[in-house]
Amino acid sequence: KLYEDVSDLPGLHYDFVIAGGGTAGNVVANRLSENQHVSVLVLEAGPSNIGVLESEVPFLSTQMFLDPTYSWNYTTTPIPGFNGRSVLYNRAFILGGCSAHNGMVYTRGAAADFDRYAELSGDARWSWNQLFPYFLKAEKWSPPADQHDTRGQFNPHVHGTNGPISVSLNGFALPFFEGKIIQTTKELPADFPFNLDPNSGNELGVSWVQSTIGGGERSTSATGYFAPKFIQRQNLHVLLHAQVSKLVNATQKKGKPTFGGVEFRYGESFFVAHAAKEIVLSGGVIGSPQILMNSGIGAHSTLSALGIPTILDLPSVGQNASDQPLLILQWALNATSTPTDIVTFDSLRQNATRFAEGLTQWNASRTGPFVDSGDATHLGWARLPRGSPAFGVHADPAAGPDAPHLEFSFVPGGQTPGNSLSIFVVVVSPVSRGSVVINSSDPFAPPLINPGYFSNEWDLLAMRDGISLAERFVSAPAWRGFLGAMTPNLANLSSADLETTIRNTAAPNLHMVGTAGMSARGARYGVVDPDLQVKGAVGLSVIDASVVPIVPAGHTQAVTYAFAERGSDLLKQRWGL
Ligand SMILES: Cc1cc2nc3c(=O)[nH]c(=O)nc-3n(C[C@H](O)[C@H](O)[C@H](O)COP(=O)(O)OP(=O)(O)OC[C@H]3O[C@@H](n4cnc5c(N)ncnc54)[C@H](O)[C@@H]3O)c2cc1C
Repeated sequence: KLYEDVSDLPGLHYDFVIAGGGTAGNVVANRLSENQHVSVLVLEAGPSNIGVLESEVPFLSTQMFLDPTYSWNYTTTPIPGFNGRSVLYNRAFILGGCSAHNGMVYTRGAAADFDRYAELSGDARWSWNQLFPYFLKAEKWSPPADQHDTRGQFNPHVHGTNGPISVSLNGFALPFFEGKIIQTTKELPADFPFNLDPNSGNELGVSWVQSTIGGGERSTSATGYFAPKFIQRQNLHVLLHAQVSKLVNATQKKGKPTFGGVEFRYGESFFVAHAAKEIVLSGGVIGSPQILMNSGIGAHSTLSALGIPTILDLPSVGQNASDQPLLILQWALNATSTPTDIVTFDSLRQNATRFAEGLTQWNASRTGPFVDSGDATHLGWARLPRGSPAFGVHADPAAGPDAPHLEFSFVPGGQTPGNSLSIFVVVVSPVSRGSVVINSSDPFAPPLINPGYFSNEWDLLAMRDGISLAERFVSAPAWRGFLGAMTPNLANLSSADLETTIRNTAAPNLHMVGTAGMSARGARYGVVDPDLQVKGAVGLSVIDASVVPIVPAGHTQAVTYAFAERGSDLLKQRWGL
């Protein structure tokens, strides 16, 4: 049941208390409460997702993630690799977490990413083959909103059909634009081969985009894992507007710290929720390390400087933040929309009447252009050229020889008047690392977020290669005669000026992981063991994107769902449920 008011909550004693009702937290709450003898409380700081139109309508996703009402409104520290710029670092403040405001792109990463997690953690159960069933468990492959023939656009054998999260291909056709992308794969097959399905473990090539959308609506951990048939469970309670400050009532069990309660603020008052079995932190890459540090779990030097007594000296808490830098390249498109072939989504975004018509159509029938995010129609994944200067400054950071270094999102639309093609170039296998560290004893003060972009030269050199590859893509005959001015205009820039442009215009890809990273049992670094329990503590787990040790060569929500599904099974096994 969903509770808006703490005074309606029947009590504060549960078997499991989950801090954060986001992408991962709701999975864990659902799976644990499958057993009716187990009681579960979720504490979510944000409001309900129900009736939030910006979240439901895929095309409004940009509005949604820029809406300060549903955001923690974090800003990074000045990032040296971004020429000292501080930038917005979005994290969702709503039930469903980032799954309720993200770009909905559904990618799993390369098989080698997971085999590397297995190696790092010393636990083969995190390998691609063994995690694969959990991707399927979370997923419900669904027809696109326009019911078009999807043969040749994905591989049904690598998708799940019974999970709570809908995944589908785009449901509004852009024949001109999509045709040119596919034509490019035929004209430049060496660099950009067509790949039937990038979620098979082999991402390389260009594929049709898959998104967490079903029936024309965004699918989230809240709409899926807390669908009416689940949220009505008597043993599942979700309290909204409840911000966790820290873990309290620390005692020792078998010589290790354990916590009797989770302190949270509701309005101006503080409460403590008690977990008889286990506390699970699912506050995400910023929230989870923050709660750990507030509770005295972190680097002793950081904690003591803030006057927080150290309960567990774990220097890796908040470190090892791994995220991808993004650069947007844009070209004007010399093509005009017809009533049956809209060239790009610009014609909707730049025309209030057509925009309103699109929303009306979505409201009436869940069809039309608003059923898609309005971002990529296709994604491309590539490796750097073998002779890239990047390999001169650092060993190949990709997880394996078939794992990509770069992602290209081919987006029908841009930021300037008229139709545009945008290519989002992303370095998906960065070497750079950053951190999320508290700098106040006030548990609600925003932490210092430093994603560390371009702190290693490799990432910058990779971005240069990415730009060259994007320029190669649009050099295909398919685009001849259709392309106008490029923004930013990189033509004839000196090497130094190109570097300045990259540093001045790159942005966060918002795929941070690793701030409560998993490592092998007994390792001298890391925050959680391969069973996702906090090292050196008893009765405390972290289950969310922060435990993923290195950012996968992909987007992170599918990985978060799979880790949360597997994490739920680990909890069930531990407690014999
Ligand atoms: C704008 C944006 C776009 C993105 N686009 C994509 C995309 O297209 N595809 C993709 O795969 N990935 C995308 N991502 C990344 C992906 O969504 C995240 O990696 C993933 O959803 C993280 O899940 P999580 O469970 O770790 O954290 P979250 O989903 O952030 O959940 C954390 C939850 O905990 C709550 N919380 C935090 N602190 C506290 C506290 N102290 N007390 C109580 N509650 C708390 C938060 O409000 C939130 O609900 C995007 C991310 C963003 C921000």
